[in-house]
Amino acid sequence: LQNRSTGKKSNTPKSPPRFPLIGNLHQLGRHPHRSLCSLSQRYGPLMLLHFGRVPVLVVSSADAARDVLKTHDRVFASRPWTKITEKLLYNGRDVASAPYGEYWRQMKSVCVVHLLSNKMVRSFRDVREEEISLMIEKIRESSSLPQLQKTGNDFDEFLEKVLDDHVDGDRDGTDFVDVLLTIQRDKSVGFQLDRLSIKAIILDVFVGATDTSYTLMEWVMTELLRHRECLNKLQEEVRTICKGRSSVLEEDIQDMKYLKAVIKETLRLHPPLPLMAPHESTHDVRLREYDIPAGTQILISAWAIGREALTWGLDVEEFRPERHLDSSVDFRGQDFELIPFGAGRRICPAISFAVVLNEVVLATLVHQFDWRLPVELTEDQTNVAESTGLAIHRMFPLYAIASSTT
Ligand code: HEM
Repeated sequence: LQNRSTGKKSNTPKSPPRFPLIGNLHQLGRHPHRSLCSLSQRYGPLMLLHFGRVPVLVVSSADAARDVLKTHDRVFASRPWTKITEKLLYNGRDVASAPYGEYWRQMKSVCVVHLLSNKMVRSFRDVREEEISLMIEKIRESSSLPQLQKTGNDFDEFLEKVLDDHVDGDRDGTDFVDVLLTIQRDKSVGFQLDRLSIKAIILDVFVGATDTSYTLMEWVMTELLRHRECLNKLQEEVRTICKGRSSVLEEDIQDMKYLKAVIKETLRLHPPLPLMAPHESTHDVRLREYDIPAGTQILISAWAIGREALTWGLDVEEFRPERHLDSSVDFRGQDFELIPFGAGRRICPAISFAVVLNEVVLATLVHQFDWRLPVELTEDQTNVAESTGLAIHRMFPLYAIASSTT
């Protein structure tokens, strides 16, 4: 590789040997976050791979992530263009896959200011409470055979119907779609928000909110059922704070220190998006001593960073929520040791929304029910094999028995 402006030989990060045409693709295996973490132990926290002909920079330490997402954030803030962006994500009209630039900035501000600000998160409390009580009813009804299911949909048809229902329907209350339609009608953001952009944002919210939160809850419950002492401690905290009441209130949560630690520890060990979403560099840049050309894809491994022994100690693989009780390290993008939501310009705009939702759901689940594994599966409880894909679920769904305490 030659530096285009100086003509000198470029200094690139270390790379594992690669094949012609496929590059390093054969080294990804079924679980790329694991394979890349092992490779990075050999080739370093900034490692250059090739997926076919595309150069891919893999970032596997908190320090290197800080260099990418803070020092050079602007250069690395774009997204690669893929067939998925084109065919499924309305040609990059959603926030998550839009290339860095004015359109992305406008859409992200709609999310941050109008949909997911602290004020909006608070205002959706009624919707959350209603959904949580529906969930509890469902678990209660099916407590003899609990099962988590996922459904597939023809998204565009579905989103068209959602929009029509919101335009024509006679509904109570305000939700995300109403907020977007109001912005469209009032032109209150200073630019035109068309139907396609609205559908693209709803799609982001829908995918962003369901898959990640469901994954997080599944891993939290898995770890708690594998570590009964943590489940007991959590249940004691929640039941003491909500003493005498049949439900958990959102204001109870701020006193639930152990609950927060349990969620943090799960996000450390099982970030729902272990390699986040790929970034792409828009300019040539010097990153540490390396020359990184424009058009390089960047994979930042929240998974490897959560397992750095230098930060987390020798028991990195252990689920131990207590490690967070006296620590100020948080996941809001300031501490690069824990970045399950990313950091910098592309950070997840829904951290507050996701955290409140998951905290209340978890507190309610352990407040209302006692949990155990079915006898025949008790032996199998250590089977925490992971699925493949961008979001990493359990390969085998979690079956757990809930017994109501009320
Ligand atoms: C536990 C829950 C969640 C986790 C762990 C999570 C994690 C992430 C991560 C790692 C990214 C990519 C950051 C980057 O590329 O640097 C991201 C982006 C994003 N997330 Fe989340 N997320 C969660 C929940 C949500 C929810 C509930 C929503 C919507 C309501 C949402 C909407 C988005 C959007 C729109 C982006 C794209 C931001 C951009 O490209 O500028 N996420 N999220």
